Amino acid sequence: MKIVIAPDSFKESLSAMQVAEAIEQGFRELFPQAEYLKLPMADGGEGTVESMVAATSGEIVAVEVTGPLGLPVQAFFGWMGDGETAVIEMAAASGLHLVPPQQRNPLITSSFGTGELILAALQHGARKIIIGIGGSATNDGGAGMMQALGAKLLDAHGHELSGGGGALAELACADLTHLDSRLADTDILVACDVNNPLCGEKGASAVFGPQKGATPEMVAQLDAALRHYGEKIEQATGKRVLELAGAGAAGGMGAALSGLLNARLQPGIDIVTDALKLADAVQGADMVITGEGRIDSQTIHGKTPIGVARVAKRFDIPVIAIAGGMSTDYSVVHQHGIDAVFSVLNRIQTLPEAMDGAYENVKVTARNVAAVWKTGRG
Ligand SMILES: O=C(O)[C@H](O)CO
Repeated sequence: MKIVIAPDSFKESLSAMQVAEAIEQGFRELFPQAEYLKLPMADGGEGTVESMVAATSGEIVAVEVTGPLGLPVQAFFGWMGDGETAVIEMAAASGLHLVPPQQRNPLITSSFGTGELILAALQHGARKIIIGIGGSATNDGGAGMMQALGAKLLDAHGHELSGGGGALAELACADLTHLDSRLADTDILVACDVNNPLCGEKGASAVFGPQKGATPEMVAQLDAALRHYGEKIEQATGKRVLELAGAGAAGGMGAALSGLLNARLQPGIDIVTDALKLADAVQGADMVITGEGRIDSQTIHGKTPIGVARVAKRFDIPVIAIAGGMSTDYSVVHQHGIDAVFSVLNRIQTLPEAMDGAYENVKVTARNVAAVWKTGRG
């Protein structure tokens, strides 16, 4: 029997590899002789660099950059085994985890540090950059990143915009003449963790602004500012970003990468499943187990479990998802290839208790999935 285990991380508690190990341990209690193939996955957000570097025997390069609040943070990029591709996770420089909950304010947080990571990758000799966007603390449309790369974003008085999503409302002119010239010869592929548009009720501010600290009033302000910014990008470049799927990923960073840097946006999970050759790995498997910290109606928008299920279903393989938690609207995932979902929470627990016990909870849940599977096989 062959089991492929391809989960995402459980954010803030277990890495994707730890989740995969816990699942394997639980399954092994019932099926000690089975073949287990562990493929830690990611969807363009946190964990993407780790997965891609591991898949190609590359290395991690440490870089100090400017964090979302303007303070220095220790970040990194991945240098892939092909010797010409850098993998960047914007969350390493501009991630939500870098801002304490009481200081989260997307009106002022900036993606400048992500631009500094791109500069560091260019300096390292990158000819191709894969940038995973998601898990961000920012809603600045990637304006900070553009400023780090040399763009001049000016208000009506010719003054450089200050950082943050609020300032985008003042943008009068985007001058790209001083952009780092190496960008013109660099292929940029963007792994989006979601395919949301820039603005509107499914846009960056409305859907992801609240988790970054936006109040309902701030969401409205940020949404209007991003719309203005998107219009300016369209006027300046002739590229359409307002209706583009994925432009709203990472607080609108997708819009800047596509509209201003000519990058190609792709669902992050597709880039990772391609790089890790998931389709080859699942062939001949009896079951694929995936998972994520939370499974809900958002999961179908490009998250890891759905990307994994899509590949497995090409070969008609059963797909089980193990989730840190699930919401009442989760069942839509069944229409996208996930046959059954199991929550690891087996009793009422506080959040810290659930996080502390996550490894054991995943293992116990996997053991029970294996037991049901064994009963079904007779
Ligand atoms: O960073 C964010 O805004 C979310 O992860 C969606 O991309």
